[in-house]
Amino acid sequence: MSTFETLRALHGLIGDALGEIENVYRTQPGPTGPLDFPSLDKPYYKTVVHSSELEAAEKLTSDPAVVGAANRIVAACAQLSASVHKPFFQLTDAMMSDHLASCIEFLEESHTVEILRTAGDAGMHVRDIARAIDELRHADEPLEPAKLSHILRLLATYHWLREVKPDVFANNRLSALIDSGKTLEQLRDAPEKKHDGTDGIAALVAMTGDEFLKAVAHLTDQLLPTRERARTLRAILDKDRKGALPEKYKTPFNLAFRTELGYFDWLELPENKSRLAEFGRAMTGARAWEISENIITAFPWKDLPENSVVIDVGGGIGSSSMVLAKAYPHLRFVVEDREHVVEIAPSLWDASHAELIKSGRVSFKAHSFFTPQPSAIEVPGAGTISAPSVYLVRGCTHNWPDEDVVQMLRHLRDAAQPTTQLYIVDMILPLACVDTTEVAEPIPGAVRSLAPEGSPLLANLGKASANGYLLDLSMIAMLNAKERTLWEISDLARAAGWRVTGTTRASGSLWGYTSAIPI
Ligand SMILES: C[S@@+](CC[C@H](N)C(=O)[O-])C[C@H]1O[C@@H](n2cnc3c(N)ncnc32)[C@H](O)[C@@H]1O
Repeated sequence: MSTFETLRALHGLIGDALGEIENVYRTQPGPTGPLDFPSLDKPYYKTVVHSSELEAAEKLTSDPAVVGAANRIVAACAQLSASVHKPFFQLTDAMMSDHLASCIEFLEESHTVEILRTAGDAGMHVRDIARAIDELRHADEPLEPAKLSHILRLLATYHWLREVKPDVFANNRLSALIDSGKTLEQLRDAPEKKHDGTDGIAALVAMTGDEFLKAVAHLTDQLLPTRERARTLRAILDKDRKGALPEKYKTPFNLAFRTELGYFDWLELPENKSRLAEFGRAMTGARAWEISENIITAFPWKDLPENSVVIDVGGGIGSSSMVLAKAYPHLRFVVEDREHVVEIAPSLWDASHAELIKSGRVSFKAHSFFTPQPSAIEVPGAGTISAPSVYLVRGCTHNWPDEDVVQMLRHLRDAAQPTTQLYIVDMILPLACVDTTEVAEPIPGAVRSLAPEGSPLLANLGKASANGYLLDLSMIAMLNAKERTLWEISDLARAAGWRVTGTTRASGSLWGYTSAIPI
C-alpha cells in the first residue's frame, strides 16, 4: 500500500464509522425528529435535569455500536495526524503534554468549572473568573487574570473549554465532565466536601493531576539512576535523609514525594487524610473506565443461589459491591480492605446507599489480602460461612508486582471451596501488533486484534486504547506494578492455583472480566 492509499483508507474508516453512528441516532427518533449527537460546545452537567431528547442522545453514546465506531474514529484520526503532522510538532506536543494535565488539575482545584456553570453559554470574563476563584478559596494573594487567561486558552485549544470571545470562557461538554455539582456556597463553606457524594470524576482529576503526574515525571530518574540528572536529584534527597537507604527509591513516586513509604502506607499518614478520602472517591470515578452496567452483566451473578456471599477483595469503599448489591438483591457482599479504608467507607455513602449497609447486604471488614483468609466468616444475614461463592478482585492486581499478586491469589485459593469462583476485573492490555502468542491452552474470549480485519489501524486501536497504557505506566510509577496482558494474568493465576476459564472485554474499553476456578 502506498502512503496515500493508507491515508485514504484511514479517511474512509472515519467516514464509515461516522455513518454507523449516524445510523444509530437516526433509528432512535426524538420528539422533534432524529436525535443529534451531543455537541462538544454544550456542557452536559450530570446533576442538572435535561430534556428527554438530550438525555436520550447522551445515553446513546454508550451504545456498543456507537462506542465501537467512535473508537475507530479516534484511532484513525490519531494515526492520520501522526502521519501528516510535522514530526517536530508531534514531538513538542508529546513532550509538553503534561502541561495539559497540569491545566486540567488547575481547572478542578480552582473550582473554575463550577464558577463557569453559573455563567451559562455566554461565559465569563477572565477577570471575573479570577475574582470568583479568590473568593471561593479565601485567597490572600489574588490570582493574576493574565496567567489565568493563558491557562484557560491552552484548555480551549485542546477543546476542554470554549473561548467565546476574547478572554471570555465558557464550559463545554469536556469541562462539564469534571463538574462536582456543588454550589459556589458549598465550595466556599466546605471545600473539603467537594468530592463527597459525587461520581468521583473530579476526585480522579485531583489524584492523577497531583500524585500520578508528579510521580511519572521521575520515571527515567528511577529507571536509569546513574544518569547525571538523576544523581543530582538523589544527592539532594540523600542529604535531606542524612544517609541513603538501598530500598528507598523503589518507585518514581518515592523520588517525587521524597518518601520511603509505599503509596498506600503513605496515604495513611495523618497529613494525607484528605488524599486518602479523595483516593476512595477517585476509585468511584475510575468506574467511568467501564460502563457501570458492565460489571452487572459481565459475570453470571444472577445464577448464584439466594444469599450467596461475594467477598469484594480490596474492595475500597465498596464502589463495585454497591452497584452489584442494587442489581442483585439475592446476593450479600463483604467488602474487605485496609483498616483505615473500611473505617471511613460507610460514612462516604449517601442516603440512597445507606440502607444496603444498614441491612447488612453490604458489610465491611478490615482484612489484608496478603494474609490468609479466615476459615470462618460471619456474614450478616447469611450466618457463618467457610468460603464465599465468589472472590471479586477488581482493580487490585494492577497495584502489585507479580510475586505479590501470586501471594494475594494464593491466599484466596487456599480458602476456596471447589465451587468458589475467582472474578478478576482489571485492564487487559492487548499488544500493539496482532497477538500471535502461542499458548498450550487457548482462553475463550481471547482476541488477536481489536482492529477490523485488513485495516491499517494498529491492532490495539492505538489512541483509542491509550488510556490503558497510560494507566499501566501510572502503576509502574506509583506502585512498581503494572497492567497486564491476558497471558500475564493467566500465568499469575495458574501460579496461585487457579485456572482461567474465560474472559470478556468491556465494550469499547480495555477493561477485562476474567473468570477462574480452582485447579
Ligand atoms: C485500585 S483500588 C480498587 C478498589 C476497588 N476494588 C474498586 O474497584 O473500586 C485498590 C484497593 O486495594 C486496597 N488495598 C491495598 N493494600 C491492601 C491490602 N494489603 N489488603 C487489602 N486491601 C488493600 C486499597 O486500599 C484500595 O482500596
